[in-house]
Amino acid sequence: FIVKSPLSAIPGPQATSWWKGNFSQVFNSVSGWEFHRNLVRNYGGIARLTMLFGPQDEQLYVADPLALHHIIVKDQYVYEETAMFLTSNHLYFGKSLFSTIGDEHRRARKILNPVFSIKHMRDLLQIFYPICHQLREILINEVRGGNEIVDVMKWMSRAALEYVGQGGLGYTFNAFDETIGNQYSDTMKLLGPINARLFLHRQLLPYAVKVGTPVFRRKLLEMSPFEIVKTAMRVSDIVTKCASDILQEKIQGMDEEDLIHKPVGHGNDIMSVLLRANAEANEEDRMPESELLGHMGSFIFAGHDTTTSALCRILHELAHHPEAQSKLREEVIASRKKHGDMDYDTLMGLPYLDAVCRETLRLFPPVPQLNRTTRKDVVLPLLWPIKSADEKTEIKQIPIKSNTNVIISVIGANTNKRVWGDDAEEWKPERWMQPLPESATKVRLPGIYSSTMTFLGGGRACIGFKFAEMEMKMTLTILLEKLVFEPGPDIFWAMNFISSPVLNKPGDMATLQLPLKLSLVEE
Ligand code: HEM
Repeated sequence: FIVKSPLSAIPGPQATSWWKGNFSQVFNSVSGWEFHRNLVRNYGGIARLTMLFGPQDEQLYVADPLALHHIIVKDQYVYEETAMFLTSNHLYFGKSLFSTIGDEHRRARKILNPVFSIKHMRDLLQIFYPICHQLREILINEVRGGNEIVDVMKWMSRAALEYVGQGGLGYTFNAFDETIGNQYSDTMKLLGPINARLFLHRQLLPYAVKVGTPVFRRKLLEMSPFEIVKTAMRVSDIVTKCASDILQEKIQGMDEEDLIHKPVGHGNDIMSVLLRANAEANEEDRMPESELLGHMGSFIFAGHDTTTSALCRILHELAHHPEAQSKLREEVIASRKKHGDMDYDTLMGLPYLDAVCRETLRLFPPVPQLNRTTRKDVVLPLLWPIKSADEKTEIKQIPIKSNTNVIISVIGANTNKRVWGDDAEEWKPERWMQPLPESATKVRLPGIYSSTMTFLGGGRACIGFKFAEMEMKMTLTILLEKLVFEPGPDIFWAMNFISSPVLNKPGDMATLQLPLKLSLVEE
């Protein structure tokens, strides 16, 4: 059932397994970083990989800027999300941005894009500030209570959940209160690890969902001998039920006579704005309740671990670069002395804060790679031509068959020396305080954020990137004003679908932690 693709002319690394090809190297959470870096170092912008079932499943690994432009912008409806991605997200959340393609996806973005506009981000500021002040109080109390080493990830994760809960849904998970459990957030946390454990099984999902009726499939799953499959099913049930309860509460909170004008709660969270926009939308664009539920689940899923990972990375880098941390603190303190809690434009206008965020998100993108499948035959042009595997011909464009998988190398594009210069693999916020090298301005990667691929680009670019940027910048200003971060015990960054810090041994997902040494800023 996998179409053979004629990519053999494209050079690529040797497969390490006859049936898994390069699969275990590409998705290895420990050695993956080096494998990906070497792909770009050794093959430039494009390489051929063999994946499941060996040479039959050839895939393209892409970091070439023109090729990326074609994949995510020009021919984005040819290079769509993989069937596995769409099907598993549909099973978890129902209809959402993560489970639709083509016109259906475009129609949803038409309503959702304005909901994430800068105007609404400004309104979110008032919801966000109390959250990061509460976070700071907790961390200060940890230090005052004698805890020198604090698991920063635990608290960043809780804060990220509150930002996306309160800012996204107008709902609190009470994430800072360790005595209160929350079934929704506890269950959502299981999704990432379950997906990782079911990675191989999920390849078969698109075929499995075509077997029999939904009732029959459900019975089959219930009878599965694998506990992880039953857990996935339970997770899906709970996510749907919890999202439905929250939505019902919101809708009941609205004056049912006047859906358009009456705000829900503050009325500023993304879901309230969406409910109003949906009520105002043309009938053919309007989303049914089931779809609103799908979007709710996917916002939480997409906005929680990603920003947790980004915030942890920034604090980790700052802990290891004390001079950069002091410079940033000086900028923050000067601005907070003048403005107190900054408004949106002041916050976005802090130059060194902006440089630190850009540089960390460039060098350490929380989502290091993404997958796509071609929906018809297509030709992929290259900015940087390559030599064929037999070195006889120069290849400027690659004919690709329908149903070929393509890996978008976010990490490869973001750290390519040909774009960013010889110091591309170093963390240097200063690069953003001066003009970028000519190579970077000339080439311009097609990403929406700082010409990097971190939040992707085109019609499926991250819809929440302004939300995430504001959340990160605000958290950093509030924390750095009062707290100093220094390195703690060694950790390892696991290259999962979303990269995460691991304490004990690489690959041990049970100890996701970022222990840092915290102290108070001397007045
Ligand atoms: C640092 C934080 C974040 C990073 C690095 C990030 C990155 C990304 C990337 C790479 C994609 C493309 C996925 C794909 O094409 O398969 C994406 C999509 C998406 N993101 Fe984010 N994201 C972040 C934060 C957020 C937040 C805070 C939200 C919501 C509040 C969010 C909501 C979404 C949604 C709904 C999509 C699907 C868009 C679509 O398919 O049209 N993200 N994000």
